[in-house]
Amino acid sequence: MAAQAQQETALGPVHGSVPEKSVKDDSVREREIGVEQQHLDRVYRRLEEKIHEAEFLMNDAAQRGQVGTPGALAERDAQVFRAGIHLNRLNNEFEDFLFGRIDLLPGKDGKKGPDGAYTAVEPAEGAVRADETGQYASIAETLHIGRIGVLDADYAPLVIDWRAPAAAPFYRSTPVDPGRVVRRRVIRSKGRRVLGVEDDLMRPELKATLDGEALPVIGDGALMAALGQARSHTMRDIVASIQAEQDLVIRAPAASVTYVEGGPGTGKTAVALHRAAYLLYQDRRRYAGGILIVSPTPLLVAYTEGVLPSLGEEGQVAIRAIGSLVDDAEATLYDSPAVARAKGSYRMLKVLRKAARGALEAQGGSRQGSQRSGSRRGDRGSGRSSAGSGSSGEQLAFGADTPEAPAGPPVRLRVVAFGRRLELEAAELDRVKENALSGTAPVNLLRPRARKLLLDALWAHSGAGTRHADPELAAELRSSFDEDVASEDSFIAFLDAWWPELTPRGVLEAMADERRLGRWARRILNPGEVRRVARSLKRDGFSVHDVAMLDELQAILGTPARPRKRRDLDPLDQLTGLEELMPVREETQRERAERLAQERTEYAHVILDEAQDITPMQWRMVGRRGRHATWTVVGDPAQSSWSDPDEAAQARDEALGSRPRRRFTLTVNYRNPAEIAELAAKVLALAMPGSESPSAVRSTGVAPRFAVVGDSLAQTVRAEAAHLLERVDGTVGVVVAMNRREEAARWLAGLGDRVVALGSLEAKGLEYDATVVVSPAEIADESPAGLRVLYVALTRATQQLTIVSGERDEPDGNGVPDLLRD
Ligand SMILES: Nc1ncnc2c1ncn2[C@@H]1O[C@H](COP(=O)(O)OP(=O)(O)OP(=O)(O)O)[C@@H](O)[C@H]1O
Repeated sequence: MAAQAQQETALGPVHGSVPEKSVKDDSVREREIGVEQQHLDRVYRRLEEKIHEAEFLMNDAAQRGQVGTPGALAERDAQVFRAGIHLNRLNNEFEDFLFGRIDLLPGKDGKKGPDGAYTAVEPAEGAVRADETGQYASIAETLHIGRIGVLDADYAPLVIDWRAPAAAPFYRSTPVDPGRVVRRRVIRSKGRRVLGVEDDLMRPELKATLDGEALPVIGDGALMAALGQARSHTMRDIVASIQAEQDLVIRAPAASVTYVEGGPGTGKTAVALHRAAYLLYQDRRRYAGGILIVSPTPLLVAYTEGVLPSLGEEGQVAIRAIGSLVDDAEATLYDSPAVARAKGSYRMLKVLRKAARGALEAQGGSRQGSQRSGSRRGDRGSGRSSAGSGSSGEQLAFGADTPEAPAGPPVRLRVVAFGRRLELEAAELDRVKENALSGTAPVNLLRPRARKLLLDALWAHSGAGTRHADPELAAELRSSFDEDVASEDSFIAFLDAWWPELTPRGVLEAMADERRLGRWARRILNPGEVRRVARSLKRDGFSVHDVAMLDELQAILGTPARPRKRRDLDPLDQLTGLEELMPVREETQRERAERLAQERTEYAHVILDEAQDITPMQWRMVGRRGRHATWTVVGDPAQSSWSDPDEAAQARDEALGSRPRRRFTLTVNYRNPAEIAELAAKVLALAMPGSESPSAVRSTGVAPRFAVVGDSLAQTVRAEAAHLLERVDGTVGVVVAMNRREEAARWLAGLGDRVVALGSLEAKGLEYDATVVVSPAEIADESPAGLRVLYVALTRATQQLTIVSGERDEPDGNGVPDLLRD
């Protein structure tokens, strides 16, 4: 395992061994730090010059703005935009933005790329000379790598952007396949000060010289230093230590679907985030259409959302939890496994299609959304309530003639036309409705058809159709009949009540009625499922599965076109017409980017993290946002909490269509030490016999600890968490079965904010310095996918793991629970 990892982890040897030839002399280290300090000073001087340039541009642009001609205004906008971006980035990048260096042999060809660096990846013939004492070479080019590229005044590269092609060898080169790289250096800096350097030698056999002097090698490798650091509540970028197999994914061409699999801790999430930054760098124009990153939980969104800004990317990328993809419908509730299974599966699609049509009957008499307001704020696209004219309260007068009648659609339509009272009774109204619903358009878009059919029926009742033999006169009479009736208040109010514009929320509320749901789900869900789903829909709030149902309903119902609201205008601008030229004058570039991201419903690229958990209904929801997109799909089947992987695979294939897929597998676990990975592998063998665990890149020598519940579960867990807090500098996560989340938070009260309690499903994607996993048996028994969920729980720690077992876990004399024994 170690040997394999040694080859694959390009940035350093595994298990903390010291690279051959590493220099131990502190004076050489200080000298090398000084060399990098000089370079950083040069870079800062250049950056300051550029900031002055940007400020000058801004001032100049502001002055041009005063001229006021349309051309000057447009030019000003463009200049402010460019200078604003420039300044913003420069200010942001000042922290720790120079992090790498490579020393290269001369290349095969002498061409320079746009960043001023030579493009050759392979060494030139004769770059390495040999005699009887060994191999020799001189360094021909040194490149510094950072978060952004900086050229000096003569367009020579001072820093290469980490995403530029010239930077790729920094990540790709390995001792097995070094290319032109002789030495790779990771530079640690803070602000303007270089703090340290760590070198890896890619050609240890070579005696290389730089400017006539031997090339020194400093330190123990950068990867180990990065992995050993304490964890906080936010993820760090890995830009200084991306590994070769990860770099292949990050820089994969975005032509179609990039499919990435890998076990826990292999860097899938980190890679996905760096890929977003890479794609934007590589083709900003194409990705102006936005990149959507879908994460499984809000906790993971909060954990990861600092990474992109640290890479200099904001605005174009939206990171959303799967339960927050529908505006104003944030998921806050969890469904039981049985309810989740029913709501997430394809079967629910059939139920929703029936409900959307059936809900017309159910909702005719009640204002939609009125029963479960509270946390359910206005639904996008709901537009009007059931009776936009404000007469919905009267609608019963069209039918049962009594305001106390039970809610339902009006059962009678009365209008006066050509001086006659015309009436349609319930049976006829039902026929008209059925006829209208036989159209294939979304229900809300069938309303004009229903209106037309109602007018046809009333026209037939009026008998006026026989009044004129002349077709032209007959047509004229009919059109004046339609106009008269359709403008009558009673007709308008009737139509609003009888064929209200349905909202996704309204339909979901209608489904909370068990009898109705039973009708719509006949032969699709079993009675137990109907009861449980209906009950779950009565709660105040949404689950992640409800959100996917809302999104599906929005597609099934359709949104009728309505006039676009004009943004609030400055009255003066309206007078001068300047509004046309400066529509977003008061918005900063960032606000503008955020607003555009908010308004976006489709994206140019979709990155789906933890894809193994996406249900068929969720695949449909995400798929709608990336119909024309390229995709990066990241997941690990062994960590799937969804019980029917085949159905999910079908949904995935439908969402991704026939786009070609490029597959990558990540094989090295950077999170867990070998001691924890070995224990987790036992559960993997039970959950998915035959599948392979990723190899752990390091070992700590600390074995997992097994504790058995003493007087009370609460006391034992609290004591174990406190014990771990003393042993690690960073965070401690206590993972319990979902139904224990609230009590677990109480057990830990007062222990401080380094420790958190999590339900098993919430732990997905997160990591802590140490974890306490409470009752493996409880977690495994929670759902049909429980063993895989337990596997997730066991793989969250970067340093130490404690397992607490109760009776149900059947611990042996050493406290090892049944599920974790050999
Ligand atoms: N090249 C690297 N250099 C430094 N740290 C790395 C590297 N690759 C991954 N890591 C670290 O390893 C940890 C695991 O990464 P990440 O969360 O992206 O893995 P994952 O594959 O998404 O895991 P899971 O499937 O369990 O959610 C993180 O702390 C990440 O920063």
